[in-house]
Amino acid sequence: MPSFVGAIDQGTTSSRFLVFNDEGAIVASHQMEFEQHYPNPGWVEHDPYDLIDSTRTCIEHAIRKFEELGHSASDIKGIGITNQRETAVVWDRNSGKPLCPAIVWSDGRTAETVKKLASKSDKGTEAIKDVCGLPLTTYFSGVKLRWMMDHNDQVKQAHDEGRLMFGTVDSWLIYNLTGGKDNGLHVTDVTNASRTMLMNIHTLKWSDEILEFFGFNADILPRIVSSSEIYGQVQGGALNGIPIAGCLGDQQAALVGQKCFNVGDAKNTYGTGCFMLFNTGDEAVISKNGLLTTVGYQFGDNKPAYALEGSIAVAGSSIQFLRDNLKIINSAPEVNVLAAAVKDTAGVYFVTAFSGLFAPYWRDDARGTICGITQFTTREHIARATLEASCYQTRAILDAMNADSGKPLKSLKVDGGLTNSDLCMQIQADILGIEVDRPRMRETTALGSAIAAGFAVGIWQSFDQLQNINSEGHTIFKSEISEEHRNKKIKGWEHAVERSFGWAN
Ligand SMILES: Nc1ncnc2c1ncn2[C@@H]1O[C@H](COP(=O)(O)OP(=O)(O)O)[C@@H](O)[C@H]1O
Ligand SMILES: O=P(O)(O)OC[C@H](O)CO
Repeated sequence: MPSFVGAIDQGTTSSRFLVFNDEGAIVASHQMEFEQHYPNPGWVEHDPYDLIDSTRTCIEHAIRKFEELGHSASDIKGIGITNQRETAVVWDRNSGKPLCPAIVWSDGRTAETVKKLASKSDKGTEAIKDVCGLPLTTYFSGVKLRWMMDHNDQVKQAHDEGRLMFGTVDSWLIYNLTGGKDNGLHVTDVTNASRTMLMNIHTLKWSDEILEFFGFNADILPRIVSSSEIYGQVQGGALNGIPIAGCLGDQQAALVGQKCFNVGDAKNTYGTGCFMLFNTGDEAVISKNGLLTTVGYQFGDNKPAYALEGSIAVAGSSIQFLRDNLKIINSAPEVNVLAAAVKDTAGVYFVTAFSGLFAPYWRDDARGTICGITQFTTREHIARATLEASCYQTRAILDAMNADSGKPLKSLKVDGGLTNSDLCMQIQADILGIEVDRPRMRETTALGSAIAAGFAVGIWQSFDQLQNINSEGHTIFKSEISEEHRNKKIKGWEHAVERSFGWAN
């Protein structure tokens, strides 16, 4: 009897449900996009109901396809959850209903909140970094929750009356899938908790000191659990009764899905944003070069693996910007046709800092900037400069990572939607000067959460058993430009980045 494991992947722009067999191959899947809300410049919101409803729809459709293949939903031994991280959701304990839209991780509205919090300490934005591993920026959930409390009376009142439930997207999904207001679980896994700023990165417990710093009561918080254990069972729908047995933030899930289990292993995932994680083992390394310290994964009672992370806010979303805002392409893959029509950008750089720049720059006052335009410039050059933007930012992060770790990477494992672009991956290898290694099966985020669930329900017992999973058919991209040419291009990028600073007011 083959064993199957399911994976919910609730990303920034789409939700998915996939069923994997015990060899890590996809047997059935369904994906759907949901609406993004941009109510003000720099703001990004999701309707919390869209997150759970699109997830449920994907489950129903994928299970139907699975059953059409002659299987039964009960052949699925467990499901894992992976999710867009940091996005903050608040709901009412009595009604189970959201109290306001979810503030999405890339939303930059909290710049003033950051300033206010930073002024409480003479360490400024580094105020609580030693405890939680993260600098104070607009990115993390704790700052978003503080903004909600300061700007929404309903949220503040619910907090003060003990009715407020706070969570990242994993918590919101698990709560609803396990019964919602009728005894739904209020939990979060340790990787998601490490993105809130509220957890002590060393003890893996909520920090009283930080809760006091932010002014939050502890009763609003979910219980922290490991990334791989049975949390509870799905109530209702096609997966009724099936254990939820794995949970990881999407970037940590990709680290697991790419089998980066050894110190020094790294991966870079190009989705809506782009995130490089470097496994540092059981040591929580605090970066000196603008990287974040995060929990990579923790399986059951085992020691956690930590990671250094370089986060880029805008990657695939810049392609959507060309499609939806500038309307110079009709679909994402078309960007490659345009970009391939020119041999270079003719000196154009596009710093895609739509809501500031994340690692390693951390400038919330930066805004999108296109430099070097001449009368010669065409939409083909802009398309190519858009692809290059993610690649230059990845280069800046790789340099920071090499400096922090002292062990320069020789090859970078990649995945995510934008890695479907061969051209983008070739440009990436050119700009990095090291090999870029792309697997054939690129749903590594979902695979990572399936692996976590599979361990908890006994499908796999050791990392060695995963060796053959997704190991065939990799494409290796190698640099085709000289070191001199590369350095010249990078200098131009750095010049353009400086020009993007100071536009937000
Ligand atoms: N062939 C392609 N060429 C370029 N970009 C692509 C291609 N296919 C998908 N993308 C980009 O990948 C992104 C989606 O990646 P995905 O990993 O699904 O993201 P997320 O998990 O954040 O929702 C989209 O922003 C889209 O622009
Ligand atoms: O939606 P993605 O795949 O770009 O991932 C979003 C990240 O989790 C944000 O930190």
